[in-house]
Amino acid sequence: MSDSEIFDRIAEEVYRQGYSVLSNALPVELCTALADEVKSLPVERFSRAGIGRQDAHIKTEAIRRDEICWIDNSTTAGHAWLEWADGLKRALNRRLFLGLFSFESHYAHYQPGDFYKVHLDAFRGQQNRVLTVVTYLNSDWPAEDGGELLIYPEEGKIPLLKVTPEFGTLVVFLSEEFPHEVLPANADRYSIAGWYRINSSGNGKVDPDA
Ligand SMILES: O=C(O)CCC(=O)C(=O)O
Ligand SMILES: [Fe+2]
Repeated sequence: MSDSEIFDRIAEEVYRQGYSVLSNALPVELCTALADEVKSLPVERFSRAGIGRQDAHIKTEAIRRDEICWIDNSTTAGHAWLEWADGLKRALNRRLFLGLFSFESHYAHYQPGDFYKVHLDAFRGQQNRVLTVVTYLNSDWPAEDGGELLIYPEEGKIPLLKVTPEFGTLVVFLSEEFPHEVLPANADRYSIAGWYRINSSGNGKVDPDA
């Protein structure tokens, strides 16, 4: 499938059900470049991820254990990824009128034993993160390595979906609507998590991306 066919399919599924999961969605060369980059970054580029501004370190540790590194345009792989994400944004805005404005994303590394307990990526009314995008950079991920992403309905304890963090798989969902979690990984698990935001300037604050 071409990028534009992939973008169309994601738009159609997000419109119909609020989420989309596609294997081999990311072009192989792009996914390979990102996988090479994330594995070659020096460890000091990664930092323990947080869960919102004022949360105590101890509480964060109980909720998530991954380490992250924000992606920017300064590397070839980062630039290519941001271009691809921009193409997806334009397609989604054209078809769904979501008004997506800016995009932020980071690499994440889950070491064996790391997890991310059930959470939402955005809270209603805050109008910040609208759409979550996750992609995986692990070639050959056997079932025994765990680390699956579980996506739950807005209310309810039975997952709608269980996603294996396999190379090239892309997951997109409405950030405010789907609680989700990452089960403990039994091997090094590399991914990218990103969020499209709407322009939240107004209410006296200047949006940094405006
Ligand atoms: O890596 C994943 O499968 C999901 C990560 C996630 O939920 C997040 O970073 O907010
Ligand atoms: Fe999340």
